[in-house]
Amino acid sequence: MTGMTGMTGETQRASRVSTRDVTVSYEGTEALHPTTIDFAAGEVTALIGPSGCGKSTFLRCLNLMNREIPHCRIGGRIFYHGHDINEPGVDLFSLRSSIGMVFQQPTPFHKSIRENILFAPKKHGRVRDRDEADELVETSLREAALWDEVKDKLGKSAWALSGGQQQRLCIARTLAMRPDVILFDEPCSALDPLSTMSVEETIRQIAATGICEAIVTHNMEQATRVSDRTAFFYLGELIEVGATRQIFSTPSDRRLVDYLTGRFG
Ligand SMILES: Nc1ncnc2c1ncn2[C@@H]1O[C@H](COP(=O)(O)OP(=O)(O)OP(=O)(O)O)[C@@H](O)[C@H]1O
Repeated sequence: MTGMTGMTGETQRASRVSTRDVTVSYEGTEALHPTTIDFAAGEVTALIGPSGCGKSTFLRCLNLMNREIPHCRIGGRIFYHGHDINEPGVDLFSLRSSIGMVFQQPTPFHKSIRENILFAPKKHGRVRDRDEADELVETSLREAALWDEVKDKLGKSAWALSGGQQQRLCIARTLAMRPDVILFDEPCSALDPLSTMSVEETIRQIAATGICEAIVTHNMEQATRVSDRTAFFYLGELIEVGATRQIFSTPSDRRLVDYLTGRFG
């Protein structure tokens, strides 16, 4: 990747993504205070905390999505494979194919299921012929646990799928770019419980392949079901991070205890 500063140091080498004192300001007001955290391969990290605490703001830093927002400034260092991506000259097109993102509302294109999967790989020149395209479509849909449901209607509109299927299609579309990090911003908040369950299972299966994942969620049960690690944010500050089991069974910080016991939400 172009224009990235190399970084030595054990933690950065072991982590797929690391942040060091990352801050985000909107129009000069700091919404995210210095945040330092590591994300490892094959792990799911849940980002939790009350509304407006900066979870999505932080998540969007990890593939520099905030750069699209006018008057938004990202400070600090964000290491991806040990290279600082938070500097000018980084190729965002290429970065976002390696660090994919899945949003709250399923956002399939108004195209067929097959074309949804192939859209970005074609744009990046990664599909050479029909056989490669067929294989990529099948593999991506299988990895997102959607193949069996759609294999006989790949030419049909993605908009004809259920909400849960659309979200898994969006995950498949992301996987088609062969990312090694996927960011999920409340991916189940628009889904019913059964669809939620299948998306959660998909997230776990993806982690088992070695992909590093981070998920913003308001749903505490979801955090305990899908994540290995949990990070708690409050008023723009990362308060506590640790193994999910430990965070939910023996939280240290009083604000986290109050949040988990429903004193505020
Ligand atoms: N585009 C923006 N312009 C200005 N301020 C913003 C913008 N996006 C977020 N903020 C502010 O940054 C702070 C953190 O917001 P953010 O959406 O990251 O929180 P959150 O924890 O994800 O909230 P929620 O759970 O409600 O989605 C809030 O004060 C919010 O108003």
